[in-house]
Amino acid sequence: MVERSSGRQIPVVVLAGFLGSGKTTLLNHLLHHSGGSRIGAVVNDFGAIEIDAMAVAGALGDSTVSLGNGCLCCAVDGSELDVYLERLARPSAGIDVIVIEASGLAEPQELVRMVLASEHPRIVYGGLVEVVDAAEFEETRARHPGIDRHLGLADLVVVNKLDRAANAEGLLDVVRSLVERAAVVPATYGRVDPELLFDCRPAEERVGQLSFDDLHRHGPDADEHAGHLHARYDSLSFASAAPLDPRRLIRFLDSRPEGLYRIKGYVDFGSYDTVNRYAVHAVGRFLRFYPEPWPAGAERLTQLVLIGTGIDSAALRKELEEVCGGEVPGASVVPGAPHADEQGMWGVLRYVQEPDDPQGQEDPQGQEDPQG
Ligand SMILES: Nc1nc2c(ncn2[C@@H]2O[C@H](COP(=O)(O)OP(=O)(O)OP(=O)(O)O)[C@@H](O)[C@H]2O)c(=O)[nH]1
Repeated sequence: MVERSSGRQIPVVVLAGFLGSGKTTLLNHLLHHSGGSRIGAVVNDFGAIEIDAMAVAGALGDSTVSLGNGCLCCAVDGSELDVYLERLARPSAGIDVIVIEASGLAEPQELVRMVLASEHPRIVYGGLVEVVDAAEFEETRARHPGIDRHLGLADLVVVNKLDRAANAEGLLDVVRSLVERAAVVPATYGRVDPELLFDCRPAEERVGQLSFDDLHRHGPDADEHAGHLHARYDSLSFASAAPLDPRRLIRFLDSRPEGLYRIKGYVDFGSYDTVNRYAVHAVGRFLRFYPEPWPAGAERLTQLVLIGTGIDSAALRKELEEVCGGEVPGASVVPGAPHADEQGMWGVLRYVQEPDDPQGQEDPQGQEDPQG
């Protein structure tokens, strides 16, 4: 494990992987199992509302920085990243390792190049980790053959969501055939040994492994922005102070268009549940809600990011506006009082994991409808 010392260099690990593969889940796992190492995180969200940053900020306090709205690989130039890395690398921050969570549409080689180009004396490139969604991998690959190239660059490939994979061994073999030098590690809910990411090999050795030449060799056409994955995707950010109506939201989600691959964020159901907000995740046809108590003092807002290809953003926004339940924002409601429409939440609750299931073992085969 990395030892803290103000004189030593800080490895910067790039954590990449397609939309919804489990990068934030893995980062949160690392934060909670870092064995005393202090992790700084740079989170790059694709949408204008920084859902990923919100999901890790609680665990990190001031050692997370967020680079929202657009892929770091193009929208933010290297010097901006440098400023953030410098902030996290200052000795007073006491950080041992920095993890950059790339957006699900980033080109990993661009991020690696930016880290390698950093002239900060305390920063050293610490490797590329690619997260693969075992349940969606074959389909994603078919749509985006460039994913194979990303795996070819990786130092570590985490094949995540094995609980949802129909043929885990077969899939691991396919992934192994695609990587060049990486270790391939199966995982559920991103639960990997942090030692695999920090300091498994001396930092200098890692830099030597992935040279600028390598990056160019693997690049599709390094300057071709149009060739980047994210050039084909649109994102829509939606925020509402008016609570959402659960039945209408489920209707909206059930009829979501094919190209709308990823939805994430937090939903306020107003007087239907005054205690909890509902984190929502859709990845392909997979859908889950995760109720969690509203953080103290948090503004009661619904904040969603929708990412897809060939989506009609204006039409989706209009549909979402119609999902708002007509409740007056902030109207006083009796906490814990039953809602007049007691069955209203049933549709949502079908997509909530059972509370007594240990996280990571309970996903009912990742079905679109978890209860049949
Ligand atoms: N069944 C199952 N679900 C998982 C696993 N890992 C993550 N998830 C779920 O997959 C969804 C997406 O996970 P995230 O960690 O947000 O994925 P991400 O790669 O950060 O997503 P983007 O930033 O949008 O690209 C969430 O609902 C997670 O709870 C797993 O191993 N098994």
